[in-house]
Amino acid sequence: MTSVTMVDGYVPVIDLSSRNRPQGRRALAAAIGGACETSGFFVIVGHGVPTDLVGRMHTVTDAFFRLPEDGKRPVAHRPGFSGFRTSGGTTARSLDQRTPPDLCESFAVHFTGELGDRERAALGEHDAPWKLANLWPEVPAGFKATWQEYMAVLEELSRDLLRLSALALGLDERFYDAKFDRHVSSLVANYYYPQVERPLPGQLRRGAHTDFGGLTVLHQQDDLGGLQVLQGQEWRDIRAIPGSFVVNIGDLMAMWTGGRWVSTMHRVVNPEQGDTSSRLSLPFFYQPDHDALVEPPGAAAVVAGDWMAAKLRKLFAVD
Ligand SMILES: O=C(O)CCC(=O)C(=O)O
Ligand SMILES: [Fe+2]
Repeated sequence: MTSVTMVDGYVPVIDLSSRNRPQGRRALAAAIGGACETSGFFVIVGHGVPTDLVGRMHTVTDAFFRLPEDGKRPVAHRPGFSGFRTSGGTTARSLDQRTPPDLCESFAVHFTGELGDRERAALGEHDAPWKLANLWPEVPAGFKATWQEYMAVLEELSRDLLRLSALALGLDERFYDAKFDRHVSSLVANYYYPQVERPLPGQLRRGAHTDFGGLTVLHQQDDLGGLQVLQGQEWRDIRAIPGSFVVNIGDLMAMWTGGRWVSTMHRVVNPEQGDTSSRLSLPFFYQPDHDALVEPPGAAAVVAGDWMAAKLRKLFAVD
């Protein structure tokens, strides 16, 4: 058997470089299945995403967040549009908890955000983020082209990760293809700005939450820790291995497997007091078609868009 798991454990490191060989795919599916039954988290290397593209993504995105406030205002989130937010609210809100806002700015675009107004309006009856139009900053130059190049590469990688997931679950390898052929995925940048003031009690860079959708493929800035995943009662660091991505499944995917796979709580903790470094992370949220029917074994079917919209309403609820 081809060896694909480089580091075993709660969050294993899996080398995807054999993903184009049949024997390699079977071994990879087994490794992914094992991780998703245990923590729902794994780290990937050997994924084929060009290092240079990831570097350019970080450069343009970091430059955007470092603009003065009025430089970011033209793309500020407003009715009908996604874009820049000074705080994504409190992630913990999605769990019905009330804590101070996350110490984070964000910028988001959706795959569907490039469609025409009428096509977007037809994406279900919900007031949901995939119905918003994208806004793109003009500064720094090359921002939109770089993001679009990255989105296309991450889309291909995520599709393949779901094919390996289907194999792991004993399904036809293409089972999820038809459920994601008009996917409503988003690419988000989280900018955890320098902490010059002491956070309030209970205030984190990103509060504890589970991701709600299909699959998350996250790039975190090298060498800067902060991301933690819950194991039992203990928070475990997920260190940023250079050149790696962190992959985890969301609640919808866990439900889809009838609970065989798990969606696990994670958070981003504050740096030590006096450490004023910023941190950038780029989660790609791979989400099914808004009208995909999710039929968990032994449970009632749900429409993916209904389910995701309900969760998002909580996340962005205003007091
Ligand atoms: O910044 C990170 O490392 C994690 C962010 C996260 O969990 C999210 O955006 O859902
Ligand atoms: Fe998350």
